[in-house]
Amino acid sequence: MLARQHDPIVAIATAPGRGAVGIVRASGRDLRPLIEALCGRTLQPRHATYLPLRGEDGQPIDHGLAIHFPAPHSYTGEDVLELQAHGGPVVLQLLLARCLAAGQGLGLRLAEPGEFTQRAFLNDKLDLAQAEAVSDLIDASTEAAARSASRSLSGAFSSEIGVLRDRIVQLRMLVEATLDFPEEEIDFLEKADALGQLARLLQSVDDVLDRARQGALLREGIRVVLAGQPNVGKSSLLNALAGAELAIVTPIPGTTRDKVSQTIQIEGVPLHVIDTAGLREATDEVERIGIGRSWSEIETADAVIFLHDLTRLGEPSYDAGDADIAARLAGADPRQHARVLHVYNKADAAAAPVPAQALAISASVGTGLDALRRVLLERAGWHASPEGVFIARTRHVDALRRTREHLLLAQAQGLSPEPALDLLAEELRLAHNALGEITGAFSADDLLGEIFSRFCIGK
Ligand SMILES: Nc1nc2c(c(=O)[nH]1)N(C=O)[C@@H](CNc1ccc(C(=O)N[C@@H](CCC(=O)O)C(=O)O)cc1)CN2
Ligand SMILES: Nc1nc2c(ncn2[C@@H]2O[C@H](COP(=O)(O)OP(=O)(O)OP(=O)(O)O)[C@@H](O)[C@H]2O)c(=O)[nH]1
Ligand SMILES: [K+]
Repeated sequence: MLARQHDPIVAIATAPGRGAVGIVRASGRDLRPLIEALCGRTLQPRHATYLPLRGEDGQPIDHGLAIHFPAPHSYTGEDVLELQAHGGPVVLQLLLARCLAAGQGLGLRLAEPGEFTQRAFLNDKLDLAQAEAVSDLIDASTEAAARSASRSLSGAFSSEIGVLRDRIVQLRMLVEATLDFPEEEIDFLEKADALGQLARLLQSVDDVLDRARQGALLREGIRVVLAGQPNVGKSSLLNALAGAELAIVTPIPGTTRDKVSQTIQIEGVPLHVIDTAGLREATDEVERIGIGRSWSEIETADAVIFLHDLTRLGEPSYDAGDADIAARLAGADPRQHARVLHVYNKADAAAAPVPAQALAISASVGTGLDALRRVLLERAGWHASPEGVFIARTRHVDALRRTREHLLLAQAQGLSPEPALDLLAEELRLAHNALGEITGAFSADDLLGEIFSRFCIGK
């Protein structure tokens, strides 16, 4: 994609389907010939001009607005032309075809997904973290996610990264200057309190890393699987959490055969909740396949709610069923223990006392659900208030983690009895590079290609 980054491009910028208004947008180094061909005139910069919008045959297909954003004062940093028409799919397709025909001599082509935003990045209108936030804003599934994406888009995350980078650069200069004047080595570093600076820098990296983790949680959410024996109330719990009758609830054990999933939000954090077939030794072929799927969902989940039926605790066959599941959960993955949350359902109808410290709920009456939501958020690792969070991706968390590791190695070198300053300098350089990946200061073309190709068309 990078090879063709100078062609003029065009796309329908608005969502497919009917809309009150629809926009065809073009970007290129010099769109004046295209504007002349399409509009038969020049356009006053950044001014909405009402005019006939014509089809390929030159006949008007609509009357709408045309806006020219001359380079570099546009979204992409290039010349941008917008044609704003009535938002019918046919009108927009005809306008698009007309643009492509009129721009043929200029090499105008259809834009690839994310290409407008990629140009904004290449022309320094946005850094990489901001460009990603554009896509995260469009894809946000909760208000909190949208707000934090907007904060990242306006540069809040990037400027925090910028502050960290400046501090690393300062340290690098100090250490590298010392390398050039070996006789003054340790003395020089001591006077500048290099190790003190490094320790404080590490604290700041930890803080940003923690907030980036929260941001990634807001963006990606977590997968929560409801698991347990048949008839314990898994589907009822999904419905209660979602506030809708999504999964079929019957007194017949083995009702749910295939998974049913729904994204709900708790304090703005998206939770992808998955109801699965009840776990038991099934003889029915369809049910067995469903149970196989339940286990594969359980193995890949971030959290598992292991649901128990309080009205049946103590029944030997029921207890044996729970013990089988518990054994398989523990065997599947030693970390299971941390992921599995035991929840006791049907508290409304239970005669026996609830086990100590257990989460007791009634999915059908709706009691205990607030406590369950709180525990789920805590298990997800959410401890922020959404106001301070900027949207982040696993990619950012990973780069921050590597930055931290290199800084720790630099610190260990600095604290050793005979510090090798060249190794310390090298770790600082690697930390600097890892951090630079976030805003795109050091990013490979294939990474850029991958990030932008996941955008929607026209963005
Ligand atoms: N009609 C329309 N609405 C839109 C967009 C668009 O491209 N077209 N956007 C696209 O995604 C977003 C807005 N983003 C934009 C960002 C910068 C500039 C721009 O003209 N920047 C100039 C001037 C800045 C200024 O005057 O302060 C610049 O950066 O130099 C325009 C839109 C959302 N709404
Ligand atoms: N008293 C009471 N009954 C409940 C509660 N939750 C679910 N039930 C009943 O338990 C039965 C089974 O509920 P489901 O939600 O279908 O159970 P499930 O675990 O999805 O069942 P399978 O599809 O067999 O795996 C239904 O008759 C529900 O009405 C509860 O909190 N209290
Ligand atoms: K069910």
